[in-house]
Amino acid sequence: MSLTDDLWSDIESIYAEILQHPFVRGLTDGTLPRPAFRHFVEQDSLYLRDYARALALCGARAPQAAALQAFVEDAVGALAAEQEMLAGFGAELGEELGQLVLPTTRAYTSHLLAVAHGGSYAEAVGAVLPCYWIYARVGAHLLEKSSPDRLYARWIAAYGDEAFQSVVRRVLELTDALGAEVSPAERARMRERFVTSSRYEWMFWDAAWQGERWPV
Ligand SMILES: Cc1ncc(CO)c(N)n1
Repeated sequence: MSLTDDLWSDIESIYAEILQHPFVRGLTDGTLPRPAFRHFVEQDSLYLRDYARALALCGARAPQAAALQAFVEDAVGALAAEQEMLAGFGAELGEELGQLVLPTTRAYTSHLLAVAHGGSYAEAVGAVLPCYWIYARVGAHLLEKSSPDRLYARWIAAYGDEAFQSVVRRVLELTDALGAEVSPAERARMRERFVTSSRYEWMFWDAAWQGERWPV
C-alpha cells in the first residue's frame, strides 16, 4: 500500500465522524447557526497564521527544491486564506472578530508547530497533511450539495474548487515519494502525527459548534 493509502485508512472513522458532525451537516442544509460559523471563522483566521508558519518550516526543511517550493507556496496560500477569512467572511459577520486563541486552536497549532520544529521532516509532513487532505475531501463532498446559505456556499466553494484540489494532489504525491524512502519506524511516527492532527480537525469543528471558551 502507498503511504497515503495507509494514512487514509488510519483516519477513515475520524473522517466519517467529521461528515456526520452537526457543524458540517449544518453548512450544507443551511441550519448552522451564525454564531457557530462566526466562532469558526474567528478561530480559523488565528489558526491559519500558525499553520502558515508550520508549512514554511516544512518548506525550509524539505530536502528537495520541488517540496521547498510547494510548501512555501502553500504557506503564502494559507496567509491569503487568513486574509480572506478576515476580509471576506469577517466583514459579513458584523462586529470585529475576536483575537483570543481558544483551547482547541491553541492545542492544534501547538501540535503542528511542535512537530514542525522538533520532529523530523517526514513527521512534519505527516502532521500538516490532514489540514490539506481533510479540507479537500470535505470541500469536494459538500460541493455536491452546496448550501442555500450564500455565506456557507462561498466557504464550500473555496475548499471544493479545483485550485485547492490540485494543491492537495501535489502534496499527496510528495508524501508518497517520501513514503518510498522512510524507515518503518519513521513511517509509524508519520502515521501517529497524521492521526493526531486529524483528531484535532474534528475537534476544531466541534469547538465552534459548542462555542468553546477557556473555563477560567
Ligand atoms: C482547522 C483548519 N484545518 C485546515 C484548513 C485548510 O487548510 C483550515 N482552513 N482550517
